[in-house]
Amino acid sequence: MNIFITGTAGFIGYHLADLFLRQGHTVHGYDGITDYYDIRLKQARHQLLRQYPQFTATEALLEEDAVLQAAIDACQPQVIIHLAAQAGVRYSIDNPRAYVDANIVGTFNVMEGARRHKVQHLLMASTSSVYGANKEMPYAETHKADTQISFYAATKKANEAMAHSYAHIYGIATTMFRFFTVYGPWGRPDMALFKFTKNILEGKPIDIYNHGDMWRDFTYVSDLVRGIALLLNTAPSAVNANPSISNDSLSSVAPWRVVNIGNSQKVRLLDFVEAIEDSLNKKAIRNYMDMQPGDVPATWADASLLNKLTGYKPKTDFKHGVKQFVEWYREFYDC
Ligand SMILES: Nc1nc2c(ncn2[C@@H]2O[C@H](COP(=O)(O)OP(=O)(O)O[C@H]3O[C@H](CO)[C@@H](O)[C@H](O)[C@@H]3O)[C@@H](O)[C@H]2O)c(=O)[nH]1
Repeated sequence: MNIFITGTAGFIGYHLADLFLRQGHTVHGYDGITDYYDIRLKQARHQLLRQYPQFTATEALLEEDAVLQAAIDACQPQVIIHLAAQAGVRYSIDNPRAYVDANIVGTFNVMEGARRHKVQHLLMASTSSVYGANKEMPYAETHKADTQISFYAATKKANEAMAHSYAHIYGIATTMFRFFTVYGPWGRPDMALFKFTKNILEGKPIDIYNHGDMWRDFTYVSDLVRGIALLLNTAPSAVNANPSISNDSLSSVAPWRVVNIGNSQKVRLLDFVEAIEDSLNKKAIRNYMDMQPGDVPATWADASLLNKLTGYKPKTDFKHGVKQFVEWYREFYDC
């Protein structure tokens, strides 16, 4: 299958492209290699993917519509998976425009490419952050998600709505994923695991928000991409083909659904920090801080819809996943 993936130099896109290439698919990657974090990491990921003969890439921004459309035309994809985005909850507080450019304009451009090519399935990343101020846990796709508390989350919720309208008007089968704090080898430097590992190794303090009273459904990246690969073959149709799934988020008027991909396990931030310390065999200097604006105190996925649709359940224990990350980090940075 010809698969067009945006964000292949990014953390999740790299792992997903690698999985599809190993499965024998042809992948065209599209990535703007933005300097939101160290571009050497992004270049290194793309370099690894380039070792596969069935991988080609275009390095340009989503906002460069003519370049994007030409890349999609050349690929002739049956499927488009849109993962490129301006990510990060905290950065959106001071840089909201970056989110409008990449996540709103950029996503619109990708949707236009999907429309022109009448792709069989369009799959796009949203985030567990759209659950915002929701209190009811675990978060289920059928819960209302109307109270985003960061602009980042608001742009992702907007993407879900944009995609729903395109699915309805143009009949594009669309799956939106809500990811839950994805971590693992090749992870993002703006995320807690990366920052904590780096600082502990360098003997610098780590900032622990809300005095550590934070909970996250940490999802191991290999589990996540496995879930995506299975959903690839589970395109929603306008008619509910499987009404026995009681908690399906399938739209009543469009071939569109949203699916949580999470580990379904709530982990306390302090236990996560301890797992990093154990893997490094070194204690952290802890700087306890107040709650940060835009941050949610907890996330926890009800991932039963993913399981009903694909038979799959993410299962990697965070202690094992953290160890894998630490091993990768020490090798990559030679420390
Ligand atoms: N980044 C960061 N996080 C910290 C720090 N100190 C504590 N944390 C806490 O560590 C936890 C994990 O933070 P992140 O790894 O940054 O992940 P996140 O806030 O859950 O957001 C990630 O997951 C979302 C999906 O659930 C993504 O949408 C988002 O882009 C990001 O990848 C959160 O409770 C966060 O408040 C710090 O110095 N930096």
